[in-house]
Amino acid sequence: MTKVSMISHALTLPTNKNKGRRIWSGTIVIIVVPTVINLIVFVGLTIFFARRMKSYKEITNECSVSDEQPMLRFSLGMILSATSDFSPENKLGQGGFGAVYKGILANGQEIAVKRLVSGSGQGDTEFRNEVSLLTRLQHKNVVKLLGFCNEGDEGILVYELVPNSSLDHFIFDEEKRSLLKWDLRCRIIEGVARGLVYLHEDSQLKIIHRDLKASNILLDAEMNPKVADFGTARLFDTDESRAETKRIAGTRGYMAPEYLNYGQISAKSDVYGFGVMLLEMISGKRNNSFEGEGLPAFAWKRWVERKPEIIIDQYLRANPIHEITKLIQIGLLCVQENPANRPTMSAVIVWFCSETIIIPLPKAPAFARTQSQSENGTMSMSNFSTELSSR
Ligand SMILES: Nc1ncnc2c1ncn2[C@@H]1O[C@H](COP(=O)(O)OP(=O)(O)OP(=O)(O)O)[C@@H](O)[C@H]1O
Repeated sequence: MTKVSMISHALTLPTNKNKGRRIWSGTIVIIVVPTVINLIVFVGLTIFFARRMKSYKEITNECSVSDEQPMLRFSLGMILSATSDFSPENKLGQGGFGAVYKGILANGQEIAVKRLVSGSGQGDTEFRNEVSLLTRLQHKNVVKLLGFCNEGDEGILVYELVPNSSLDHFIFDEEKRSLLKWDLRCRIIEGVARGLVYLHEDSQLKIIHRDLKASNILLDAEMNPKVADFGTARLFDTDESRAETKRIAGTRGYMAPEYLNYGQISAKSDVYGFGVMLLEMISGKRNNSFEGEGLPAFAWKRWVERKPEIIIDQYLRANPIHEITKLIQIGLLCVQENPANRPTMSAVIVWFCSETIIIPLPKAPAFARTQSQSENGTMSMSNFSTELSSR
């Protein structure tokens, strides 16, 4: 054996000492190294996710998901910073339950913040009711609720910002109304109807709005309507179509007679409010500008006299009269006195969209008929009187 081969042999031949070292190094390789690597990976991932969570919180401006419900709770600090401390310049409007402010979150998202006044009558339960209802709703014609804040004495609802304000700012404004061409008015009316079909029939919850009116219809950048303000919305069971309510909430003039007089609420009371709004869209006039009788009664009289053109807004007169008359007819069907005679909102959509379907003739609306009159309005117009004069 050469010297070289002897050395190499000595290197390859395991001695007892070498054997022990190899077992140890094997153990280190098999057990310790992976454990250390796992530890490093674990610590690395923990740091990574902790950082991600922190930056997520920063992005969402410290919004946190409530334990009870899947909704976002906004801190008062971020509401103040979004609205520049509820600065008057950011005020969008004032409703019965409080002022609404425009705001911008740190991530650039525009919001509308409804700051509820204490003593508005909207207690804790109602507040949570509105929030929990709305956060579940998702429809292009329904305003999206993003979250809420109930820190300290504050009760705040945070909505998506709908940039073109509400329908009343257009339809009751002499100049802006001229911008609402016939096609656009039809699109708005149809969108509102679709939003209501969703609320009444298609959402997981069945919701009656209870305060439908032009100021509760918001318009987005493309003038698509979104039904807003569910402060008075309540859940109702499928078989509870005529639930008695403990508290009347709504706006006089848009409230169905059975709701106003007996507190009876149903989807048909929203249909009534929709009918009033539809007639306002055609006449360009507020319901309460018809002294003593209200728009439904006024429109009904003109309908029975076969002079529907008197109802029509001057800016619409160049449009096909049969199309406008059809919508007046639908409006009058919606404001009929007997809720059972009023259509559902899905029937309204069918009538809107069909050119051939035969639409029934309306019967007298609420507040337009004296006892001596027949429901179908066949008697002399001179007998019309007003039962509700304060609208
Ligand atoms: N999400 C929103 N985006 C943009 N503007 C809004 C939004 N919500 C409300 N507004 C504006 O704030 C105004 C006040 O709204 P609010 O719903 O509080 O009251 P209202 O409907 O006018 O009256 P009421 O409380 O009697 O129903 C609206 O007319 C509208 O112009």
